[in-house]
Amino acid sequence: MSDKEQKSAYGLGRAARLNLSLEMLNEMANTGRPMDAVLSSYFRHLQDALERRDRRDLENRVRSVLLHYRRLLWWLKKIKLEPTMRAMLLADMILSENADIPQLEKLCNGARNRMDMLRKEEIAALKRLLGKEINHPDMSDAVQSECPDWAQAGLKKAFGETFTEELAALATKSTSDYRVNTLHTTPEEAQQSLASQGFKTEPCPMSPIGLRQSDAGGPILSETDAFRQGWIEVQDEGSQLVALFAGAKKGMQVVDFCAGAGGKTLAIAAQMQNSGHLVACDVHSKRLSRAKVRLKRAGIVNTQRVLLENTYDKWVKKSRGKFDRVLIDAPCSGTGTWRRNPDSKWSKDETDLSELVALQADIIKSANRLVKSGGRMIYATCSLLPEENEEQIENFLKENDKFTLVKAKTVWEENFETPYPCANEDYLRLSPHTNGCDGFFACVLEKK
Ligand SMILES: C[S@@+](CC[C@H](N)C(=O)[O-])C[C@H]1O[C@@H](n2cnc3c(N)ncnc32)[C@H](O)[C@@H]1O
Repeated sequence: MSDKEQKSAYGLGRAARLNLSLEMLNEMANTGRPMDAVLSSYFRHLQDALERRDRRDLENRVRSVLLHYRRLLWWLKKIKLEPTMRAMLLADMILSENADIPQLEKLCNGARNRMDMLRKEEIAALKRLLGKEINHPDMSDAVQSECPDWAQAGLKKAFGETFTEELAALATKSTSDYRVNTLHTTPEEAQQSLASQGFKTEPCPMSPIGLRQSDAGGPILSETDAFRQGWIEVQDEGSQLVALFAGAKKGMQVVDFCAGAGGKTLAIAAQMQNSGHLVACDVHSKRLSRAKVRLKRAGIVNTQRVLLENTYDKWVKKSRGKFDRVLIDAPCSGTGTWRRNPDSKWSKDETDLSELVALQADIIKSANRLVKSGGRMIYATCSLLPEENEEQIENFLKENDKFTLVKAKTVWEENFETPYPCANEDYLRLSPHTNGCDGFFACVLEKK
């Protein structure tokens, strides 16, 4: 279909939205592209044709299938329907929204921009789902909690008795959080400015520089003055806390070793009040380029970007022992961000996990050289798996007696006024169930 045809074709009625959701799900399944990338490319492409409610409905529908993925597979096996994205979408409409067969037949009528008509055998199988709920008592723990096999042992180890509650929280919708750029304004002023344009927020419970959207109505963020002026950035509260936990201060020498598009770099630069020297490194040039744009928009001038050729790039050797703080926000399996990226559960496997664990160990081994005597290395991930977190650190400490672990509780009390939010005093472990933000791990090692 041409762009023009597509744009004029979607009104967007319910049937067209359903068909579009299926296209997106199929694209994810066929290309392995993450949900947010597929959604944003469709939204960009169909810009004029989509209203806000269309976007919201499309996102909710795609997300719903991904959040119920393992249970839908279980049901499709039970009713002997081939596990295609089409079958999952239809089954989800019955199990999660109580849709009935006549409704589905109306939506899938084979017309232009509609899903193909229901086949006889599809109708017979789908009828068996009527009146059922998405959960079934015969489902195993892993199915019930939507936990992929590759992460199950690790998460059980991490959560123990609260595994079910933690996994349930990881399968809910995430909050929309924003970090206030304290170089330009205060949280109170940013909140007022947003509210004056109908964008309602409340202070985040833990981050002193965070605002949480309290009402989905109101204008789109990018249309608010606060966003246009660089007063606020989209950033989950957990991610803000990790950046502040690094404890960078005015005048320090700091490295953000896995800076990506600069989410934490921006927060750290503001924390340093634009003074001292902050180096944002990454091996991914496009991400660092995005960081450049964001740094400029936020009015940050103390930051240099360094594109690394690889983990052991010669810049690291040249810069050894120069930095007060080295943040490693390591590439990880992202189990803590499943609320935002439910597709990442199903696009990874054991091999990906072991490759990530090896890469993290290498990054720690290289980046620790940057820390000066008395300086600190902060290791963080947005994963909740012990093999990517505590076990990495324990292995590193066994071989490096120059570093000691500083209790996370102590570091928290140095940097925050709110009470320490975790049960474990050595390692900061945040999770949606316990803390209401994305799942993060962070700890601090000090060089003797
Ligand atoms: C968790 S993401 C960083 C997110 C970023 N800190 C933020 O807050 O927006 C991990 C980053 O590590 C980068 N990375 C992967 N391998 C690396 C390596 N060997 N050395 C440095 N960075 C690496 C990835 O390109 C990715 O941008």
